[in-house]
Amino acid sequence: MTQEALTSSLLYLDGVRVSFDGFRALNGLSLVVGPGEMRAIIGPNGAGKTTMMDVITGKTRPDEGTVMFGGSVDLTELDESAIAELGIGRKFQKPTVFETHTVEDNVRLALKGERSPWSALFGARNRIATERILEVLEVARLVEHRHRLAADLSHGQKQWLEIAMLLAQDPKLLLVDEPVAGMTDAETVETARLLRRIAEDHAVVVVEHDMAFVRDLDCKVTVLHEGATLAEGTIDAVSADERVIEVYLGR
Ligand SMILES: Nc1ncnc2c1ncn2[C@@H]1O[C@H](COP(=O)(O)OP(=O)(O)OP(=O)(O)O)[C@@H](O)[C@H]1O
Repeated sequence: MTQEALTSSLLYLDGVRVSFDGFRALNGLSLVVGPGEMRAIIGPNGAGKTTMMDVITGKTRPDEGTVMFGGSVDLTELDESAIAELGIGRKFQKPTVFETHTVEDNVRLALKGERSPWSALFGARNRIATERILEVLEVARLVEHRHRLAADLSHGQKQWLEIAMLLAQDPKLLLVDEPVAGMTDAETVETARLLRRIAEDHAVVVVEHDMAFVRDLDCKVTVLHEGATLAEGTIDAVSADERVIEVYLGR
């Protein structure tokens, strides 16, 4: 890839290889995501999607390849907490909210995290923090649920709460792993709306198997297969690609 592709990128992976006991989970993966872009990542089981997220967040070190953030920060030299502090937030598949706390307090706890630029505002300027909490709950359509215990939310609402918690920290890049697994159709539609809204002012990378949902995200799609990019383009273009049909979509 070119120097220009690197300098204009928010996230830049090139030639990334990861092996587990001789098995190549990532085999020369290249991926470029621009600032503020939303990207969907699809591909069959074992294609390397989770491993890719692990490499970006510093959980897994690549054996080879380039992983850059903001055009100049080498993510392979940083640990997980340093990468989170740079503004890379990750939403795992299962919701991990604090069940015994209210919805509002969950977001408050996320704001209090070390990484949050808002943490310094606590105490003296609590009001600003409260405004910020309401703002992200508004985006997640959870304002009217803010006094409920997180334990009492539906599965979909818990997922949205966790996304709101990440959003509170205002990440530059949000990585979201299979957000609609286990959701109702209505919740799935609502999740696409939420992510499109977030992508108005954040870069978002979404790994997902649900093709109707991916279509609804209305963004560029990257298809992974055997640890590398197989195809990239609009949902219509990749859905019509013979190789994608062969390995993923089926005939
Ligand atoms: N820690 C590990 N040790 C050994 N093998 C691993 C490890 N992590 C992943 N793998 C293997 O690497 C391959 C890629 O896995 P990965 O989880 O990244 O795929 P995926 O695209 O996320 O799949 P899925 O859609 O099932 O989540 C798989 O064959 C998996 O078994």
